[in-house]
Amino acid sequence: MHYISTRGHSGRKQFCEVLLEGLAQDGGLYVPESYPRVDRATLDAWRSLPYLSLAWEVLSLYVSDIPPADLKAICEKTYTPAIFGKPDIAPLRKLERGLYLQELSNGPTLAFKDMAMQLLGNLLEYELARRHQELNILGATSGDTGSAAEYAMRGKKGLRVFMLSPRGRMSAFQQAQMFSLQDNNIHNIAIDGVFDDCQDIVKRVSGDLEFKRRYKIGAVNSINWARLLAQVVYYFSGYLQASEREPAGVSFTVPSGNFGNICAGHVARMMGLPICRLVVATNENDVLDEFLRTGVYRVRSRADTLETSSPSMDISKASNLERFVFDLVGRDAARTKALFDGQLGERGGFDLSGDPRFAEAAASFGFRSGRSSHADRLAMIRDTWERYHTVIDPHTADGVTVARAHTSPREAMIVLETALPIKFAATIKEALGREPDLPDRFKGLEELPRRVKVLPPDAQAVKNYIAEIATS
Ligand SMILES: Cc1ncc(COP(=O)(O)O)c(C=O)c1O
Ligand SMILES: N[C@@H](CCOP(=O)(O)O)C(=O)O
Repeated sequence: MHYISTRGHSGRKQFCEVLLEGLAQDGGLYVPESYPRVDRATLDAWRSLPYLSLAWEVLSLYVSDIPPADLKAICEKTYTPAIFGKPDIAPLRKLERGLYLQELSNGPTLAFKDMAMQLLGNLLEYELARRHQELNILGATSGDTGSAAEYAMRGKKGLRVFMLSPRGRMSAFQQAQMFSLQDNNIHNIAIDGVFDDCQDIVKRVSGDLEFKRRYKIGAVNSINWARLLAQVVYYFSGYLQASEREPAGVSFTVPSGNFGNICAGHVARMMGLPICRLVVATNENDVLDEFLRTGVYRVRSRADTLETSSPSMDISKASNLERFVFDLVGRDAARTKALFDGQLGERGGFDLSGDPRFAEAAASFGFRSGRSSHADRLAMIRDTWERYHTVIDPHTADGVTVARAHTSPREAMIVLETALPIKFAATIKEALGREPDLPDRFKGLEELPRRVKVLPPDAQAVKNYIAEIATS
């Protein structure tokens, strides 16, 4: 399998090159040259597989430059009950007939990011050792990617992490989780701005090819294809579990910000996984909902990016939309470049409403969307507790709110659970009048000493800091 850039100018790459490179050299995102198809018989054969074997099967379709036995060993090391807290790794929890949560947040940092980041840590360690190389990972987080990456990479040989986060905009627990890490290879940088500023800096630094080469800059955000690929696996797992119980059809609702999680669902569907609908759930920062309803992609400014009670989704410029739009416009790299490099930069967005392909998008790609507000979120946390004795986090609550508007008696709807409620205790208290129980291993976390550097929203300041640490 080879990979190409959505903007058409980065050649044909192998999986491990893409893993280390992150953002493509032309500023685009890597995608497979074509999506491998999985037929019905293969799907049926995968039904009885444990998660790690399912992961190996899916990854093997995309990774041709790691020997199969090594890839299997990496999957075995990653997807263990000890790391993911449950024997079946990503189980479904039934709320009521036709409505399920897929548990993805039982890993080390209590968010779905662990599902991919634990694999990425092991893949990177393997590949860097094979090449006798080092990598400086530069990432952006609105709260969960950062801690998942840092917990997956801490202490790993050949890896350093520089993680940018929007200063003061993450929950108290998320800040404590990241900033209390004292490992020498972990560097937290709080940026005076919003998540989109952090992500722009990552792209700008990675776009300086001389700096990238000199300081060996890599990525672990979902701009890195390997992240998305690892996330594709749990759509297969969720589908296989649900279709056994409800054979008529399976849809997914996905709380969305950077469009990474739902984009993995899109990839699974393009591979032939018979997903009926992929429902995007946003919070008040509803750029994606607006785009999917109208075809108009209108990025919000820093001042118009709202601070909400589902803060990990406070994103206005969704990286992975580029991968979907590339498919939507018939894999036309020149057009994708004109939209994301040209119009997005010049006019702050683009309009596909007049494109016949957009009109067919819902039918062709299965996308639907909706938005949720603070009031909806609180009401849904309360409702889910009262009906099912289950406490859900605010992002998952956005998912359930939107899912309820899209359920159909003929289909099972799976809502992806993207974090555990303890990460957002203040909102849970507002909804239920009490904070969720704190697992023993996190007691005292918020009182630990912290290590974080504050910088302005300026790519040069970040480059200077990386250079200073990397050469010290
Ligand atoms: C808890 C939580 N829910 C939802 C999302 C949105 O996912 P994505 O950015 O992949 O769309 C994020 C951030 O990625 C998150 O941390
Ligand atoms: N919500 C994310 C933002 C980054 O998304 P990613 O999927 O590109 O890593 C976060 O929690 O950091």
